[in-house]
Amino acid sequence: MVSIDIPPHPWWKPGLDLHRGGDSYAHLLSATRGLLDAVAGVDAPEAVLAEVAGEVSRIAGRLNSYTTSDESQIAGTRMDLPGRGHPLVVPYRTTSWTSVRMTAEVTFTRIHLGDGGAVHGGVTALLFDEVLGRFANHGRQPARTAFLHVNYRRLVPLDVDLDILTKVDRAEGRKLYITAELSHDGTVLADAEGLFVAVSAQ
Ligand SMILES: CCCCCCCCCCCCCCCC(=O)SCCNC(=O)CCNC(=O)[C@H](O)C(C)(C)COP(=O)(O)OP(=O)(O)OC[C@H]1O[C@@H](n2cnc3c(N)ncnc32)[C@H](O)[C@@H]1OP(=O)(O)O
Repeated sequence: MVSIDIPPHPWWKPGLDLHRGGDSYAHLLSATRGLLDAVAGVDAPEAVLAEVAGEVSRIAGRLNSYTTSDESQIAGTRMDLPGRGHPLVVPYRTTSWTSVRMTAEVTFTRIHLGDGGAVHGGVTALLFDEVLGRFANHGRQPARTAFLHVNYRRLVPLDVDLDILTKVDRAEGRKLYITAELSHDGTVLADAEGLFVAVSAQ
């Protein structure tokens, strides 16, 4: 159960049903992430790859007939699902949230592998931009990332539950400085500082 003391509905989609797609979308997302992991790790005979490619293309074509505008797509708006329910976003799970502090958990999988058995550095940066940006945009004015500084302290492992701690460091007018740490068993693997500048709602 997520402990939350700010309005759970983000400013940018007032009135939007945040559970569109129901459990079926959650299953589709989970299956899609599973497919990406499978593709990232595969070494199969060409005939098998060709057959699967045909099946995946057929499935994509079926979904493409339901493509909608970015205003009404489900991806990115399912706050109840890991990674806001977006297939590109790293599937972190928020565990607590106040106006100044947010905690979350994340488990990287095969699709996130860079080299040497560790998570790709760009994926770590994506996670930080997402987590800091989401935190910066909920219960506050809309804000965009002006800069994101990431320190890679240790290799980040796959298939291990990791902790994320995000905090507001300071606010200066429209500028909000937010920090985050990614850790395992109390050891910081990477940390980040981001500047988010408040802008007018579009
Ligand atoms: C609209 C919101 C969408 C959100 C959607 C819904 C969110 C739902 C959850 C989403 C979770 C994922 C969220 C991901 C968040 C992104 O990834 S956002 C995408 C990546 N970022 C961008 O594309 C931003 C592109 N840049 C810009 O739009 C503009 O440069 C900015 C950042 C808004 C600033 O422009 P501006 O408003 O004209 O500000 P400006 O007057 O130039 O500067 C204001 C102050 O900031 C300082 N500043 C500006 N840039 C910098 C910098 N790089 N370094 C240092 N200081 C700087 C200035 O020096 C100035 O300081 P003061 O003089 O006031 O002391």
